Amino acid sequence: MDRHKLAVSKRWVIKVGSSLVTAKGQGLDHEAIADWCAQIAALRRQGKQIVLVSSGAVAEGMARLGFKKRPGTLHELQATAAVGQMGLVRAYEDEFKKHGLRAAQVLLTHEDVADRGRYLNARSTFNTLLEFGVVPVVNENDTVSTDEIRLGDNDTLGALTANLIDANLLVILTDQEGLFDSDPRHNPEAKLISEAELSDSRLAGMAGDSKGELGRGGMRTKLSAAHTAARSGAATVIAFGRKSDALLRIAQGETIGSLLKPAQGVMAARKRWIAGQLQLRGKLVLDDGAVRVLREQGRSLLPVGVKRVEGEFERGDLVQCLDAEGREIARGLSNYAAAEAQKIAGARSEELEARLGYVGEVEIVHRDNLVLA
Ligand SMILES: Nc1ncnc2c1ncn2[C@@H]1O[C@H](COP(=O)(O)OP(=O)(O)O)[C@@H](O)[C@H]1O
Ligand SMILES: N[C@@H](CCC(=O)OP(=O)(O)O)C(=O)O
Repeated sequence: MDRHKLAVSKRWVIKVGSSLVTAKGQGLDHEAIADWCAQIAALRRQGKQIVLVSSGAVAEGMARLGFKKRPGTLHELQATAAVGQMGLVRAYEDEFKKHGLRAAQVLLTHEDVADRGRYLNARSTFNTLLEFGVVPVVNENDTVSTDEIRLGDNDTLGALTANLIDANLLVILTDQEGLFDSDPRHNPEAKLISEAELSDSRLAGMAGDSKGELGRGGMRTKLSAAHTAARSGAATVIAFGRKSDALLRIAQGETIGSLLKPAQGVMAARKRWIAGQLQLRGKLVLDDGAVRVLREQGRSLLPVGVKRVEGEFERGDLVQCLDAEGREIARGLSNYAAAEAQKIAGARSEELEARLGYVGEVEIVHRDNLVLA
């Protein structure tokens, strides 16, 4: 996948970070928002379908409520985001309107992508909005996202949205020219990586988690977002959002920012959904034979290969499959609740009925519901 191919690709998710969308803690930078909306309108005229993921609710809420510092408690943050989200969508609606475009507000929580029914529902809504020619403006539903289920940073949300709509490209606009070989905030000699394969293991060591005053994730979550986007085959460009015509230049195939290219094959939609889950409920420790057949033959996990069961989980919950040294081999949806899994761990298929007292499924995790690490 090269820059020119991406330039002409049809579906893009564009993420605008907290560090950009706000004018130095004084609420929203309306000029910058006007500029991105004008560029997005031009991209729409080129026939592209765009979903915009924008941060800024907390920052705008702080300005509206007169707070000098980011609130410390979760409920204060949630309330602040609720106030600020009004200003955020209003700013986008006003700007898109000037170009004859309609915008739509989409607020998502982790549960919306974790629950299969809600995930499919969100997907259809996005597709319908795009068919209507509307620009969806997405943010995390901060008001209802408690700490344990928060996505937290919008890089992750952007990547999951890219998976959801099968985007070709995820553009992450931020306050740096792209991914550098070390954090440019601390190292003035840092060099921009203008192109890399995501399979390159050196990348992880480059991205630090230091961030701007308002940013949540730093470069580390952007890199991890690029990996997530790659599951559905999307490439990621990380670029400086204040560079003039940044989006239009990407659409002309210009070399700006960092292009991170997916190396792996495209994961089936159902597996992508499994891999996007955040909440692991339990662990299955496998014997060496099971590790081998999972890895090398892509087979289902049978009870006979499970040595130990840990955690409290229900049928259908996400569990981690580990080798004897505790390394993750795969994760998948369990056909059995923890208590039943305990009963059948190590059992051969013909012993299952006697152990369970009923005829259960032969696989503890079926290969369609299993994603290798
Ligand atoms: N290798 C790196 N290259 C570029 N930026 C990096 C790197 N490592 C850490 N960073 C930091 O990541 C910050 C951007 O992340 P963040 O503040 O979360 O922005 P946003 O609000 O746009 O998501 C940069 O300002 C920079 O200090
Ligand atoms: N949902 C939050 C944004 C979370 C956040 O700051 O993300 P990021 O832009 O990735 O640093 C808000 O609108 O304030």
